Amino acid sequence: MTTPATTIDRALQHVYKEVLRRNPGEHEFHQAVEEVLGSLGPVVKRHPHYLAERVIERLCEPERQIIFRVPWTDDAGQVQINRGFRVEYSSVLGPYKGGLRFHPSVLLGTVKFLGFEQIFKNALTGLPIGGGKGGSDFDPKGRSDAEVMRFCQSFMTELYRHLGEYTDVPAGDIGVGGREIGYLFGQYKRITNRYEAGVITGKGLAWGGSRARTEATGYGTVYFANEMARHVGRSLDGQRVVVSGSGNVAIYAIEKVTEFGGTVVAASDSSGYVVDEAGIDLDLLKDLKEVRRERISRYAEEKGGDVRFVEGGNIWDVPCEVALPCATQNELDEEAATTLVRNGTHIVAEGANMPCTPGAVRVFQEADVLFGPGKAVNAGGVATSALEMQQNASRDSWSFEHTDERLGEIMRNIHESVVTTAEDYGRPGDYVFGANAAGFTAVADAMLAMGVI
Ligand SMILES: NC(=O)C1=CN([C@@H]2O[C@H](COP(=O)(O)OP(=O)(O)OC[C@H]3O[C@@H](n4cnc5c(N)ncnc54)[C@H](O)[C@@H]3O)[C@@H](O)[C@H]2O)C=CC1
Ligand SMILES: O=C(O)CCC(=O)C(=O)O
Repeated sequence: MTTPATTIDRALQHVYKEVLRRNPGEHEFHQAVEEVLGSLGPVVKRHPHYLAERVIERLCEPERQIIFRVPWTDDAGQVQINRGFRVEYSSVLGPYKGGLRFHPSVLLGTVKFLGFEQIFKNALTGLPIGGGKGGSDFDPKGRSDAEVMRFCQSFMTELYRHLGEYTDVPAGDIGVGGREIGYLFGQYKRITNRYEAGVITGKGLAWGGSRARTEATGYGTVYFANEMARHVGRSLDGQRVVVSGSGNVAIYAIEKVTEFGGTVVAASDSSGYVVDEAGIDLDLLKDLKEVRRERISRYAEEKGGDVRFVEGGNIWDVPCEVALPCATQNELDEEAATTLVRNGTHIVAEGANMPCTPGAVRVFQEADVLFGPGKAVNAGGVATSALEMQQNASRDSWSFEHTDERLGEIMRNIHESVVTTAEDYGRPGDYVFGANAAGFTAVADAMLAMGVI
């Protein structure tokens, strides 16, 4: 007997209302949950036991949420207090896995939205990793290395007791790169007296890191976008591309687009964007952002000529055929999406987590723009973290070529799984539905197999 659609819709609406009631004010978390629930109607119709066993409600509640005080001393000798978070969301497919974000905007709801997304993303990789996320409202911008180190040491002094290579394995995200991972791992090692390399990923190559992890999210984003193009008989070669952000994901997305023959004409940071019609000069951008930690306006100052910096403004005003939002959540709204559609954009692939608002996604889908959601598109980063864990477990170190090849294969497999799931449900080309349905089904089946947990 099948469950009528209206009963299912009502049940899903009830789940969502409960999420709103139990998590007041956590708007980003609400948004992420609503987006996934919006795809689950047909899945539940086909598998009514997911409703009966209350799998969806269970998934809307993290397994564990940790909030802690992070006191540290700044260079002036003043005591500073930040708040630390780790949301251990789901461990049915493997140890909790997901990055740490250090940014002043981080609240519990931010970490919950990221952790929720991470469950399904990690499931899509097909690798044995559960979902989690963490972070702090600490702002590394303008802080000395010594201050960042003291903060990281204090953060890890509390968090270490929850971590372990079989328990919970953090990595980087906004504001957390190689420098922070080094300080965090150093403190973990010091407290535990164990060289447990697999407890954190994104490590330096000399101390247990994986080749291609730095590049993986950006490269993976472009591998996925390339598959989207190929699927409709197109290619990235010769395309005019805009990439927002200029951090880890953006930089390596720009690098790979260029290798595929596209031209990235604009990049941004939170102060504004630059337009360089000749194509973003990656050596300069890497030096500015990875070494000198400068604002993006310096790019225009140092390049000169026709390169322009637009303070504030909206990078999505720059016409492009392919748009890769790689900065932060809700950076591309309905109005920006309408501008992109008007300017002839035909592929949008989310390198960041949830960068497009629901209104923007609707605009793209109604205009038949190919739209790839972050949980599929940017999964290459966490997938390569899982490859780093494999190398740590086997005391091995793979070549760049081998790791990059595995990354490419994983991204092609995710694309295939998303596309075939969407087709199987009669929704060809709907990447949002395909990613949610495929990711959810993998997690839900594992939960059911393990009983009421
Ligand atoms: N690093 C990773 O492996 C992964 C990162 N992501 C997501 O990718 C996005 C970017 O992360 P990362 O590159 O790692 O961080 P990052 O800290 O290296 O770079 C973030 C970039 O976004 C810019 N940015 C932040 N807020 C902005 C705003 N309001 N407007 C314009 N630009 C803004 C920053 O200036 C910076 O250039 C985030 O959504 C993150 O969750 C997703 C998967 C994996
Ligand atoms: O590499 C990881 O474990 C986490 C990456 C991440 O935070 C993400 O996929 O959003």
